[in-house]
Amino acid sequence: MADMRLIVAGAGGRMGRTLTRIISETPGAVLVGALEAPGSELLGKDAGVLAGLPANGVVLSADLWSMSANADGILDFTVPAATIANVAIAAERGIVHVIGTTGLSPSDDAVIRSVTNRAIVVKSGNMSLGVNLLAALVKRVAQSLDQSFDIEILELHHKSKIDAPSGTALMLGEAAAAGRKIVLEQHSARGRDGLTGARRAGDIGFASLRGGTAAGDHSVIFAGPSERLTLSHHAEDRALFAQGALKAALWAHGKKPGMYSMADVLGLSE
Ligand SMILES: NC(=O)C1=CN([C@@H]2O[C@H](COP(=O)(O)OP(=O)(O)OC[C@H]3O[C@@H](n4cnc5c(N)ncnc54)[C@H](OP(=O)(O)O)[C@@H]3O)[C@@H](O)[C@H]2O)C=CC1
Ligand SMILES: O=C(O)C1=N[C@H](C(=O)O)C[C@H](O)C1
Repeated sequence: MADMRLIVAGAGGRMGRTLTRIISETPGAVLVGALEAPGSELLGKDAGVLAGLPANGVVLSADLWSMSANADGILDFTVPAATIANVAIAAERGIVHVIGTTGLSPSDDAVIRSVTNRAIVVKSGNMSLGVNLLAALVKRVAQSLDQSFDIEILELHHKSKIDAPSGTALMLGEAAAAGRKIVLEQHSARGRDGLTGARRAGDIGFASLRGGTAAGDHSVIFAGPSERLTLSHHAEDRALFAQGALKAALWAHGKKPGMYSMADVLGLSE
């Protein structure tokens, strides 16, 4: 089978550069396009060189329509507005769209869902095996413990991260809510500050820390009357996410249009 031809969106970013390197190390995948924001000073630069590799001849461009004419998939770790613009083009081309971008709003999610009759989308707030297993465990524990256990989710990320809570924290919150059979939006406590009053029973709380170069730490704390259970994941290197994204793209190649999750890719779906 021919190599899967991939575009990296946000090729000048932290994840974009990592993806370029991981693609170069992965049999069965080849980089054919590198997308950057219109007006970026990186346009015209070589994606390999930006990733710390020898030049690979793929230069950064802002024209996804042209570069996707001969591509099978796009790995998208950018910003919500860019991802939403990319969704329409990926759907028009009928190619795989792996979406790692976080901070998407409910209306962004609705746009993505609206094209999944034509697009093959794999979307997850976290592409690692460990976090996806953690989500399954969180759901199971939330099912087993009653409301006398308060659920709090704590995340720590590098100082350049622009969205909070992290996509992973929200994904873990959804898993806890599913375990409790509640709707997260109706039972979510975010951004406590000042005279907040006592904790509302049944809420799922979120707290975000930012600093240094942390690739991503997440803990789900089940705080009960006289004991606490904490389930945690620590990412040591963002290559972990890039490897997961590439695995998702290779898995999705040739699948029917639809919306898939990392749990589907990893065989963890119920
Ligand atoms: N799901 C997962 O497993 C993971 C998800 N993420 C998520 O991925 C996203 C990116 O993270 P990270 O790489 O750290 O962030 P960066 O800011 O380092 O990279 C984002 C890149 O996207 C570029 N960009 C902005 N607008 C466009 C556009 N219109 N077209 C193409 N490129 C554009 C930015 O360019 P410029 O700087 O010029 O604006 C930048 O180079 C975040 O949402 C993060 O939360 C990160 C790791 C793992
Ligand atoms: O921005 C990051 O770096 C990360 N973002 C994702 C998130 O928002 O959860 C995944 C990972 O934690 C790293």
